[in-house]
Amino acid sequence: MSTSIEQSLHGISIYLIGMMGVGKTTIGKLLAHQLNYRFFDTDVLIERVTQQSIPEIFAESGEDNFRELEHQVLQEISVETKSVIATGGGIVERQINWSYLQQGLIIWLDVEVEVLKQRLAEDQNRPLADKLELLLQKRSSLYAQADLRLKIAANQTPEAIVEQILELIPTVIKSESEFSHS
Ligand SMILES: Nc1ncnc2c1ncn2[C@@H]1O[C@H](COP(=O)(O)OP(=O)(O)O)[C@@H](O)[C@H]1O
Ligand SMILES: O=C(O)C1=C[C@@H](OP(=O)(O)O)[C@@H](O)[C@H](O)C1
Ligand SMILES: [Mg+2]
Repeated sequence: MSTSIEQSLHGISIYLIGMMGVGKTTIGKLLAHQLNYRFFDTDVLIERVTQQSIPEIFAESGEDNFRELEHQVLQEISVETKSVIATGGGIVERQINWSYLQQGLIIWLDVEVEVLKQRLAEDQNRPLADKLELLLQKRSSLYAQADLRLKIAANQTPEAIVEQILELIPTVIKSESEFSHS
């Protein structure tokens, strides 16, 4: 179905960034399937490496340690091509991480904070979920460095969002020289 988009991507990976709860993990899986790409989630990779859940890592060794693990996992995954990578919402905070993100096409999924609050009201797995507004203030200018910003309506389904991404990808394909090579 997405053969021409696949071709125009030249195997370049796609990084989904944005606040917790916007749907990076949900949409990333569907998008990867449509593109015949592999799917990775930095949080899942961190949990696999540490054999701990994200809340356990935050509680036992703190956010700084989590950010270091996140950085290492991103560095390792950045060598992969033909992959969709759902990142954690805070990955943008470390400047060094941008040199890895920029090896792919970076898509910012953006949803109203009120929608995020509703989605995450009962969530026990996101240690920073009670600081959404503060985090958004701190991060919006960072998310804005993405190649593509997708404003998602409150009632837009994951499938519809994927369709929209597939339509927009050809408009933002970078030329070979624009990708950073580390
Ligand atoms: N478009 C959507 N509409 C409704 N609920 C969604 C949508 N996208 C994600 N969700 C739900 O919101 C929650 C957070 O989604 P998730 O994919 O884990 O986000 P992220 O990885 O960005 O934190 C999950 O319960 C998921 O089912
Ligand atoms: O925004 C953040 O700082 C975080 C987002 C989470 O991932 P999601 O964005 O997938 O929820 C996870 O990495 C951790 O709880 C911290
Ligand atoms: Mg996620």
